[in-house]
Amino acid sequence: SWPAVPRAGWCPRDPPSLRPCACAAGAPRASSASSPRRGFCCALQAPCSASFFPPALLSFALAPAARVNVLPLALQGKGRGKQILVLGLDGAGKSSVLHSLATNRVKRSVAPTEGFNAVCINTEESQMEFLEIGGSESLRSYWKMYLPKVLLLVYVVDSADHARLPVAKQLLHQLIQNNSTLPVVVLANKQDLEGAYCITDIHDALALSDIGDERKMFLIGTHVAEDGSEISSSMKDAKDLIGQLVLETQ
Ligand SMILES: Nc1nc2c(ncn2[C@@H]2O[C@H](COP(=O)(O)OP(=O)(O)OP(=O)(O)O)[C@@H](O)[C@H]2O)c(=O)[nH]1
Ligand SMILES: [Mg+2]
Repeated sequence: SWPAVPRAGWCPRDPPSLRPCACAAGAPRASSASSPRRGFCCALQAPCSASFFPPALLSFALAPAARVNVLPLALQGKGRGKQILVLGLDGAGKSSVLHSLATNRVKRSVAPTEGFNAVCINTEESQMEFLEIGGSESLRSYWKMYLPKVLLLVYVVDSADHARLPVAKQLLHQLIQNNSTLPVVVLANKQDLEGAYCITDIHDALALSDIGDERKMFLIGTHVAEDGSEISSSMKDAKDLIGQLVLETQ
C-alpha cells in the first residue's frame, strides 16, 4: 500500500512477489550480525533486478522484546494500517526513537538506516504502521514520494546539531509546502545532550510558526536515554499524541 519506489536495483528480487529480502527474513547482514538493529530495519541489499520496492509489504524479523506488540502488518495478514512517515536528517535519532516507541524500552540505534525501516505498533485503539526513510542525502529524494499516502508526518531533529538545523528546517518546509493539512509532529530529540536547544529555540530555528495555522502541529522534546531503561515520559507523551492524531485523522 506504500507507493513503489521507481528505482531499479533494490530488493525484493522478484516483484511483485512479496518475498522478504535477506535482512527482512532475519538473516543478519554481513556487517551487522551483532547490531541491535538486526531485524528491525530493512536495509537496502546488494543490487538486484527489482524495479519496485514496496517496503510495507516486506516482513521483518523482530527483536524479542518487540514480539508482542510490534508485528508487521504483512506478517499479521491484516489490512492496511495507519501509515505514519518518520523523516529527519541522518543521525537525528529516528530509528532510536522508533525502536523505543515500539518496545517501550530505550534502545539506541548504532547504525544508519540505509534504506527503509518499517515498524508496526499496536495500541488498544489502533494499529500504526511507521515507515522511516533514512536521512542521508542520497535518500532524501524519496521522502516526498511517500507523503501523499500518510496520515501523519513525524519529523525528528537533533536538538544539539545546531549547524544543520537550517537544513532540517528547509527540508521540512519543502516537504509540506504543498500539503496544508497534513498533521506534523516534530520531535526535538537528544534533549539529554549538553548544548541541545530547548523547545522554544527549536521552534524558532525550524520557523514552525510559518508552517501555517491550518494543520495540526506539535513539537515535543524527546531523548533516548540509557539502553534498557523504560522510555521517558516525554516519549510516552509523543506515543500517546501520535495515537490520538491517527485516530482523529483516519
Ligand atoms: N545522546 C543521544 N543520542 C541519541 C539519541 N537518539 C539517538 N541517539 C544516537 O544518535 C545516533 C543516530 O541515531 P539513529 O537513531 O540511528 O538516527 P537516524 O535518524 O535513524 O539516522 P539515519 O537512519 O541515518 O537517518 C546513534 O548513535 C544513536 O545512538 C538521544 O536522544 N540522545
Ligand atoms: Mg535510522
